[in-house]
Amino acid sequence: MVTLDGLTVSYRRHPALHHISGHFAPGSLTAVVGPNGSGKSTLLKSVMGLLPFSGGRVAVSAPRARMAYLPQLAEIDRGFPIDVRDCVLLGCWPAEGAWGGVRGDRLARVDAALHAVGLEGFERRPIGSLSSGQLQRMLFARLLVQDAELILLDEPFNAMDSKTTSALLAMIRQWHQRRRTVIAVLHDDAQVRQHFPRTLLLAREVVAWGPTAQVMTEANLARARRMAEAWDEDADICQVDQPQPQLPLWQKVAA
Ligand SMILES: Nc1ncnc2c1ncn2[C@@H]1O[C@H](COP(=O)(O)OP(=O)(O)OP(=O)(O)O)[C@@H](O)[C@H]1O
Repeated sequence: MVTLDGLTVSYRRHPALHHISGHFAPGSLTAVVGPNGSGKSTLLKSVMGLLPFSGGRVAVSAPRARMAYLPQLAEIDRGFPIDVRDCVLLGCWPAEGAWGGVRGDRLARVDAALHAVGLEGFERRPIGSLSSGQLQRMLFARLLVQDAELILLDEPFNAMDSKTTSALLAMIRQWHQRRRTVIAVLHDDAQVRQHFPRTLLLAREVVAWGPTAQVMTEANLARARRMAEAWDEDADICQVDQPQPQLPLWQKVAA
């Protein structure tokens, strides 16, 4: 579904991700973990094609319209004047286009999704009036409507209470059962061990990537911490080892 081949991404030529290679298989459910600043959000943004690479490439076998990305809540503009129903309706756009009109079947899908996340009665509420947990539920409803093949989630349970977390975890399980590919950035080791069969442990480079039990060992976690602590933000600017050919920012492989 997603193949990373020597992916290197830098901010002002300091690498946030360094020579990342590996594969997220179709239908896999993977947690991306690592210390603060280890490149997890940068990885998701790179897969979505939101950042230029300084080396390597990302190949995605899903069409752009079948990819969904949930950024961290802090990156969402809650002041945007839109109500809950219209915001969830936006989930229809990637696949069906903006000019398809608001048909009854689309509204029925939106209402079903709001029901699934426990937000009936919130349809006409401005998104700025929602609590963080309600906003996250609404964003999951939008993902439900979008019905993407590849779903990227950046800290989806951050600041959520246990009831909301359980509800959202159940939705992720359903996506996994339906063979969607899910990649989620997480900080809760216990949650990762319990719910995510595969894990990518990052410290700007790959520390370990594979079945969760083999990746989340004390030795690997300690190594990731050491690598993060040893990182020098003022180190010399990175030269990507091999000169890279000019590669497209976004490269798709036929589905
Ligand atoms: N827009 C930016 N400009 C400059 N540096 C950035 C930018 N975004 C991220 N970085 C740096 O890149 C590194 C990786 O950041 P990233 O947000 O990907 O890490 P993360 O693992 O998601 O962190 P966290 O767990 O704290 O959310 C950090 O050192 C960060 O300061």
